[in-house]
Amino acid sequence: MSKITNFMKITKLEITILIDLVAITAFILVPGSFSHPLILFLLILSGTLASMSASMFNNIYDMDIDTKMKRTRSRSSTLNPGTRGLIFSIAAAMIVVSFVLSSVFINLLTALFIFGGFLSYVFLYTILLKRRTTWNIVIGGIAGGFPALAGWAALTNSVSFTSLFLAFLVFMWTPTHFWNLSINNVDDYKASQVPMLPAIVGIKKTEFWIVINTVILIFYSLIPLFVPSIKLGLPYIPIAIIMDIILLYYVLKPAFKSYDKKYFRKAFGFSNMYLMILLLVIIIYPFI
Ligand code: HEM
Ligand SMILES: CC(C)=CCC/C(C)=C/CC/C(C)=C/COP(=O)(O)OP(=O)(O)O
Repeated sequence: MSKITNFMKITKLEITILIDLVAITAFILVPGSFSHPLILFLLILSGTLASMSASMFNNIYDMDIDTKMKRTRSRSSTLNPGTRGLIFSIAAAMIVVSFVLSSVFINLLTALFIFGGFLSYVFLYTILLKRRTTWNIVIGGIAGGFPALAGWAALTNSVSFTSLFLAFLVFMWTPTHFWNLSINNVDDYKASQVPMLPAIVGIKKTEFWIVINTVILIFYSLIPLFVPSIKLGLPYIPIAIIMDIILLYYVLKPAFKSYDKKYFRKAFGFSNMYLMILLLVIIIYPFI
Protein backbone atom coordinates (compact mmCIF):
# COMPACT_ATOMS: atom_id res chain seq x y z
CA MET A 1 0.00 0.00 0.00
CA SER A 2 1.28 3.53 -0.71
CA LYS A 3 2.60 5.69 2.14
CA ILE A 4 -0.58 7.84 1.93
CA THR A 5 -2.87 4.83 2.23
CA ASN A 6 -0.81 3.55 5.16
CA PHE A 7 -0.96 6.95 6.84
CA MET A 8 -4.72 7.09 6.30
CA LYS A 9 -5.00 3.68 7.99
CA ILE A 10 -3.55 5.00 11.26
CA THR A 11 -5.84 8.03 11.16
CA LYS A 12 -8.88 5.69 10.92
CA LEU A 13 -10.31 7.88 8.15
CA GLU A 14 -13.29 5.59 7.52
CA ILE A 15 -14.38 6.11 11.14
CA THR A 16 -13.78 9.85 10.91
CA ILE A 17 -16.13 10.05 7.90
CA LEU A 18 -19.05 8.67 9.94
CA ILE A 19 -18.05 10.86 12.90
CA ASP A 20 -18.22 13.88 10.56
CA LEU A 21 -21.63 12.72 9.33
CA VAL A 22 -22.89 12.84 12.94
CA ALA A 23 -21.71 16.46 13.26
CA ILE A 24 -23.13 17.44 9.84
CA THR A 25 -26.52 15.96 10.78
CA ALA A 26 -26.75 18.03 13.96
CA PHE A 27 -25.59 21.12 12.03
CA ILE A 28 -28.20 20.69 9.26
CA LEU A 29 -30.97 20.36 11.87
CA VAL A 30 -30.42 23.95 13.04
CA PRO A 31 -32.97 26.22 11.31
CA GLY A 32 -31.25 28.42 8.69
CA SER A 33 -28.12 26.25 8.60
CA PHE A 34 -27.91 26.39 4.80
CA SER A 35 -26.81 30.03 4.86
CA HIS A 36 -23.63 29.16 6.77
CA PRO A 37 -21.54 26.93 4.45
CA LEU A 38 -18.26 28.38 5.75
CA ILE A 39 -19.12 27.42 9.35
CA LEU A 40 -20.01 23.91 8.13
CA PHE A 41 -16.66 23.66 6.32
CA LEU A 42 -14.77 24.79 9.45
CA LEU A 43 -16.77 22.34 11.62
CA ILE A 44 -15.92 19.43 9.32
CA LEU A 45 -12.25 20.48 9.11
CA SER A 46 -11.88 20.90 12.89
CA GLY A 47 -13.75 17.66 13.64
CA THR A 48 -11.77 15.69 11.06
CA LEU A 49 -8.44 16.97 12.41
CA ALA A 50 -9.48 16.10 15.97
CA SER A 51 -10.81 12.65 15.11
CA MET A 52 -7.74 11.72 13.05
CA SER A 53 -5.45 13.12 15.77
CA ALA A 54 -7.27 11.10 18.45
CA SER A 55 -6.95 7.96 16.35
CA MET A 56 -3.22 8.57 15.87
CA PHE A 57 -2.65 9.05 19.61
CA ASN A 58 -4.74 5.90 20.21
CA ASN A 59 -2.53 3.96 17.81
CA ILE A 60 0.67 5.34 19.36
CA TYR A 61 -0.50 4.31 22.86
CA ASP A 62 -1.63 0.89 21.59
CA MET A 63 1.53 0.07 19.59
CA ASP A 64 2.40 -2.75 22.00
CA ILE A 65 -0.91 -4.59 21.53
CA ASP A 66 -1.58 -3.58 17.92
CA THR A 67 1.54 -5.44 16.75
CA LYS A 68 0.13 -8.59 18.42
CA MET A 69 -3.38 -8.44 16.88
CA LYS A 70 -4.01 -9.74 13.33
CA ARG A 71 -6.47 -6.93 12.57
CA THR A 72 -4.07 -4.15 13.56
CA ARG A 73 -0.53 -5.46 13.05
CA SER A 74 -0.24 -3.90 9.56
CA ARG A 75 -0.19 -0.47 11.22
CA SER A 76 3.41 -1.09 12.30
CA SER A 77 4.57 -0.54 8.71
CA THR A 78 3.66 3.12 9.18
CA LEU A 79 3.70 3.56 12.96
CA ASN A 80 6.82 2.06 14.60
CA PRO A 81 9.56 3.17 17.03
CA GLY A 82 11.30 4.92 14.13
CA THR A 83 8.27 7.00 13.11
CA ARG A 84 6.52 7.36 16.49
CA GLY A 85 8.04 10.79 17.19
CA LEU A 86 6.99 12.22 13.84
CA ILE A 87 3.47 10.76 14.05
CA PHE A 88 3.13 12.13 17.62
CA SER A 89 4.16 15.63 16.42
CA ILE A 90 1.72 15.52 13.49
CA ALA A 91 -1.13 14.35 15.76
CA ALA A 92 -0.33 17.07 18.32
CA ALA A 93 -0.27 19.74 15.60
CA MET A 94 -3.61 18.48 14.25
CA ILE A 95 -5.45 18.78 17.57
CA VAL A 96 -3.95 22.24 18.22
CA VAL A 97 -5.04 23.47 14.77
CA SER A 98 -8.47 21.89 15.33
CA PHE A 99 -8.95 23.73 18.65
CA VAL A 100 -7.67 27.10 17.33
CA LEU A 101 -9.79 26.91 14.15
CA SER A 102 -13.00 25.95 15.99
CA SER A 103 -12.57 28.31 18.96
CA VAL A 104 -11.54 31.35 16.88
CA PHE A 105 -13.74 30.94 13.79
CA ILE A 106 -16.78 29.06 15.19
CA ASN A 107 -17.20 29.40 18.97
CA LEU A 108 -15.64 28.17 22.22
CA LEU A 109 -18.47 25.74 23.06
CA THR A 110 -18.06 23.93 19.74
CA ALA A 111 -14.27 23.80 20.24
CA LEU A 112 -14.79 22.32 23.71
CA PHE A 113 -17.19 19.67 22.39
CA ILE A 114 -14.74 18.65 19.65
CA PHE A 115 -11.91 18.62 22.19
CA GLY A 116 -14.17 16.63 24.54
CA GLY A 117 -14.52 13.95 21.89
CA PHE A 118 -10.74 13.90 21.49
CA LEU A 119 -10.11 13.69 25.26
CA SER A 120 -12.74 11.00 25.86
CA TYR A 121 -11.33 8.83 23.06
CA VAL A 122 -7.66 9.27 23.93
CA PHE A 123 -7.72 9.51 27.73
CA LEU A 124 -11.04 8.06 28.95
CA TYR A 125 -11.29 5.15 26.52
CA THR A 126 -7.78 4.38 25.27
CA ILE A 127 -5.68 5.07 28.38
CA LEU A 128 -8.08 4.70 31.31
CA LEU A 129 -10.67 2.06 30.35
CA LYS A 130 -9.68 -0.05 27.34
CA ARG A 131 -7.23 -2.35 29.17
CA ARG A 132 -9.04 -2.30 32.53
CA THR A 133 -12.75 -3.10 32.20
CA THR A 134 -15.38 -4.75 29.99
CA TRP A 135 -17.26 -1.44 30.30
CA ASN A 136 -14.48 0.17 28.21
CA ILE A 137 -16.47 0.68 25.01
CA VAL A 138 -19.74 1.43 26.82
CA ILE A 139 -18.35 4.35 28.82
CA GLY A 140 -15.73 5.23 26.15
CA GLY A 141 -18.58 5.36 23.65
CA ILE A 142 -19.41 8.88 24.84
CA ALA A 143 -16.62 9.98 22.49
CA GLY A 144 -18.97 9.38 19.58
CA GLY A 145 -21.65 11.65 21.05
CA PHE A 146 -19.53 14.81 21.10
CA PRO A 147 -19.70 15.39 17.31
CA ALA A 148 -23.48 15.78 17.57
CA LEU A 149 -23.14 18.36 20.36
CA ALA A 150 -20.46 20.18 18.32
CA GLY A 151 -22.57 20.21 15.14
CA TRP A 152 -25.56 21.87 16.85
CA ALA A 153 -23.41 24.28 18.91
CA ALA A 154 -21.56 25.47 15.78
CA LEU A 155 -24.58 27.61 14.83
CA THR A 156 -26.41 28.04 18.14
CA ASN A 157 -23.63 28.15 20.74
CA SER A 158 -25.96 25.95 22.82
CA VAL A 159 -27.20 22.42 23.54
CA SER A 160 -30.71 21.22 22.69
CA PHE A 161 -32.94 18.16 23.12
CA THR A 162 -32.22 17.44 19.45
CA SER A 163 -28.42 17.50 19.79
CA LEU A 164 -28.60 15.52 23.03
CA PHE A 165 -30.88 12.96 21.34
CA LEU A 166 -28.39 12.50 18.48
CA ALA A 167 -25.43 12.31 20.88
CA PHE A 168 -27.09 9.56 22.90
CA LEU A 169 -28.23 7.76 19.73
CA VAL A 170 -24.56 7.29 18.78
CA PHE A 171 -23.71 6.40 22.39
CA MET A 172 -26.45 3.71 22.46
CA TRP A 173 -25.40 2.44 19.02
CA THR A 174 -21.73 1.92 19.91
CA PRO A 175 -21.95 -1.37 21.89
CA THR A 176 -23.98 -3.06 19.13
CA HIS A 177 -21.47 -1.67 16.60
CA PHE A 178 -18.34 -2.79 18.37
CA TRP A 179 -19.28 -5.96 20.28
CA ASN A 180 -20.25 -7.60 16.96
CA LEU A 181 -16.81 -6.75 15.58
CA SER A 182 -14.98 -7.77 18.75
CA ILE A 183 -16.36 -11.32 18.51
CA ASN A 184 -14.43 -11.74 15.27
CA ASN A 185 -11.24 -10.72 17.08
CA VAL A 186 -11.84 -12.40 20.45
CA ASP A 187 -8.65 -14.49 20.29
CA ASP A 188 -6.58 -11.36 19.59
CA TYR A 189 -8.10 -9.57 22.57
CA LYS A 190 -7.46 -12.59 24.80
CA ALA A 191 -3.83 -12.79 23.61
CA SER A 192 -3.23 -9.10 24.26
CA GLN A 193 -5.21 -9.22 27.55
CA VAL A 194 -7.64 -6.48 26.51
CA PRO A 195 -10.87 -7.14 28.49
CA MET A 196 -13.29 -6.72 25.59
CA LEU A 197 -16.62 -8.32 26.55
CA PRO A 198 -16.37 -11.57 24.51
CA ALA A 199 -12.83 -12.18 25.79
CA ILE A 200 -14.18 -12.17 29.36
CA VAL A 201 -17.75 -13.56 29.22
CA GLY A 202 -17.63 -15.59 26.00
CA ILE A 203 -19.47 -15.31 22.70
CA LYS A 204 -22.94 -16.49 23.79
CA LYS A 205 -23.13 -14.07 26.75
CA THR A 206 -21.87 -11.26 24.50
CA GLU A 207 -24.60 -12.08 21.97
CA PHE A 208 -27.10 -11.77 24.83
CA TRP A 209 -25.81 -8.28 25.73
CA ILE A 210 -25.71 -7.26 22.05
CA VAL A 211 -29.42 -8.16 21.77
CA ILE A 212 -30.26 -6.33 25.02
CA ASN A 213 -28.35 -3.24 23.91
CA THR A 214 -29.99 -3.34 20.46
CA VAL A 215 -33.51 -3.57 21.93
CA ILE A 216 -32.74 -0.53 24.10
CA LEU A 217 -31.30 1.26 21.03
CA ILE A 218 -34.48 0.47 19.06
CA PHE A 219 -36.78 1.93 21.72
CA TYR A 220 -34.46 4.91 22.09
CA SER A 221 -34.38 5.58 18.32
CA LEU A 222 -38.19 6.02 18.35
CA ILE A 223 -38.26 8.61 21.15
CA PRO A 224 -38.81 11.50 18.63
CA LEU A 225 -42.26 9.93 18.06
CA PHE A 226 -43.16 11.05 21.60
CA VAL A 227 -41.06 14.19 21.95
CA PRO A 228 -42.25 16.80 19.42
CA SER A 229 -39.33 19.14 20.22
CA ILE A 230 -36.95 16.62 18.62
CA LYS A 231 -37.58 17.48 14.95
CA LEU A 232 -35.69 15.08 12.63
CA GLY A 233 -37.93 15.38 9.55
CA LEU A 234 -40.96 13.35 8.35
CA PRO A 235 -39.06 10.33 6.93
CA TYR A 236 -37.05 9.70 10.11
CA ILE A 237 -39.58 7.61 12.06
CA PRO A 238 -40.69 5.29 9.21
CA ILE A 239 -37.07 4.78 8.11
CA ALA A 240 -35.98 4.23 11.72
CA ILE A 241 -38.68 1.56 12.17
CA ILE A 242 -37.50 -0.25 9.02
CA MET A 243 -33.82 0.01 9.99
CA ASP A 244 -34.61 -1.12 13.56
CA ILE A 245 -36.35 -4.27 12.28
CA ILE A 246 -33.45 -5.11 9.93
CA LEU A 247 -30.86 -4.40 12.66
CA LEU A 248 -32.70 -6.72 15.07
CA TYR A 249 -32.71 -9.42 12.37
CA TYR A 250 -28.93 -9.11 11.87
CA VAL A 251 -28.29 -9.02 15.61
CA LEU A 252 -30.44 -12.08 16.38
CA LYS A 253 -29.21 -14.20 13.44
CA PRO A 254 -25.93 -15.45 15.03
CA ALA A 255 -27.96 -17.06 17.86
CA PHE A 256 -29.87 -19.10 15.26
CA LYS A 257 -26.75 -19.98 13.26
CA SER A 258 -24.69 -21.64 16.01
CA TYR A 259 -22.94 -18.34 16.76
CA ASP A 260 -21.03 -18.56 13.47
CA LYS A 261 -18.66 -15.55 13.52
CA LYS A 262 -19.50 -14.54 9.95
CA TYR A 263 -22.99 -13.50 11.11
CA PHE A 264 -21.48 -11.24 13.79
CA ARG A 265 -19.33 -9.63 11.07
CA LYS A 266 -22.47 -9.09 8.96
CA ALA A 267 -24.21 -7.53 11.99
CA PHE A 268 -21.19 -5.23 12.49
CA GLY A 269 -21.31 -4.21 8.84
CA PHE A 270 -25.03 -3.51 8.98
CA SER A 271 -24.68 -1.54 12.23
CA ASN A 272 -22.57 1.01 10.33
CA MET A 273 -25.15 1.08 7.51
CA TYR A 274 -27.89 1.54 10.14
CA LEU A 275 -26.37 4.69 11.64
CA MET A 276 -25.29 6.10 8.26
CA ILE A 277 -28.79 5.73 6.74
CA LEU A 278 -30.54 7.26 9.77
CA LEU A 279 -28.16 10.25 9.56
CA LEU A 280 -28.47 10.60 5.77
CA VAL A 281 -32.30 10.53 5.94
CA ILE A 282 -32.16 13.49 8.35
CA ILE A 283 -29.60 15.37 6.22
CA ILE A 284 -31.30 14.80 2.84
CA TYR A 285 -34.92 15.52 3.91
CA PRO A 286 -34.59 19.36 3.93
CA PHE A 287 -33.33 19.18 0.31
CA ILE A 288 -36.32 17.22 -1.07
C1 HEM B 1 -15.55 3.48 21.96
C2 HEM B 1 -16.23 3.49 20.83
C3 HEM B 1 -15.85 2.69 19.60
C4 HEM B 1 -15.07 1.60 19.48
C5 HEM B 1 -14.34 0.82 20.58
C6 HEM B 1 -15.01 1.28 18.06
C7 HEM B 1 -14.25 0.26 17.53
C8 HEM B 1 -14.06 0.05 16.20
C9 HEM B 1 -13.08 -0.85 15.64
C10 HEM B 1 -12.10 -1.69 16.45
C11 HEM B 1 -13.19 -0.80 14.31
C12 HEM B 1 -12.37 -1.56 13.26
C13 HEM B 1 -11.23 -0.61 12.87
C14 HEM B 1 -10.21 -1.31 11.99
O1 HEM B 1 -10.18 -2.54 11.97
O2 HEM B 1 -9.44 -0.58 11.35
C15 HEM B 1 -14.24 0.13 14.00
C16 HEM B 1 -14.63 0.43 12.73
C17 HEM B 1 -15.49 1.46 12.45
N1 HEM B 1 -16.12 2.28 13.38
FE1 HEM B 1 -16.12 2.08 15.37
N2 HEM B 1 -15.76 2.16 17.36
C18 HEM B 1 -16.27 3.05 18.26
C19 HEM B 1 -17.05 4.14 17.97
C20 HEM B 1 -17.39 4.49 16.70
C21 HEM B 1 -18.14 5.69 16.39
C22 HEM B 1 -18.63 6.70 17.43
C23 HEM B 1 -18.30 5.69 15.05
C24 HEM B 1 -19.00 6.69 14.17
C25 HEM B 1 -20.04 7.38 14.57
C26 HEM B 1 -17.65 4.52 14.51
C27 HEM B 1 -17.60 4.19 13.18
C28 HEM B 1 -16.86 3.16 12.65
C29 HEM B 1 -16.73 2.91 11.23
C30 HEM B 1 -17.40 3.68 10.09
C31 HEM B 1 -15.85 1.85 11.09
C32 HEM B 1 -15.30 1.22 9.79
C33 HEM B 1 -16.24 0.12 9.43
C34 HEM B 1 -15.65 -0.70 8.27
O3 HEM B 1 -14.40 -0.77 8.19
O4 HEM B 1 -16.44 -1.24 7.54
N3 HEM B 1 -17.11 3.80 15.54
N4 HEM B 1 -14.77 0.62 15.18
C1 LIG C 1 -15.14 14.80 18.13
C2 LIG C 1 -14.20 13.67 18.17
C3 LIG C 1 -12.75 13.93 17.96
C4 LIG C 1 -14.65 12.45 18.42
C5 LIG C 1 -13.79 11.27 18.41
C6 LIG C 1 -14.70 10.09 18.34
C7 LIG C 1 -14.00 8.88 17.82
C8 LIG C 1 -12.83 8.99 16.91
C9 LIG C 1 -14.49 7.71 18.17
C10 LIG C 1 -13.92 6.47 17.61
C11 LIG C 1 -13.67 5.52 18.73
C12 LIG C 1 -12.95 4.29 18.19
C13 LIG C 1 -12.89 4.02 16.75
C14 LIG C 1 -12.41 3.51 19.01
C15 LIG C 1 -11.68 2.30 18.54
O1 LIG C 1 -10.46 2.31 19.20
P1 LIG C 1 -9.76 0.92 19.44
O2 LIG C 1 -8.42 1.20 20.04
O3 LIG C 1 -10.68 0.01 20.17
O4 LIG C 1 -9.62 0.40 17.94
P2 LIG C 1 -8.34 -0.34 17.29
O5 LIG C 1 -8.15 -1.61 18.01
O6 LIG C 1 -8.78 -0.53 15.85
O7 LIG C 1 -7.19 0.63 17.42
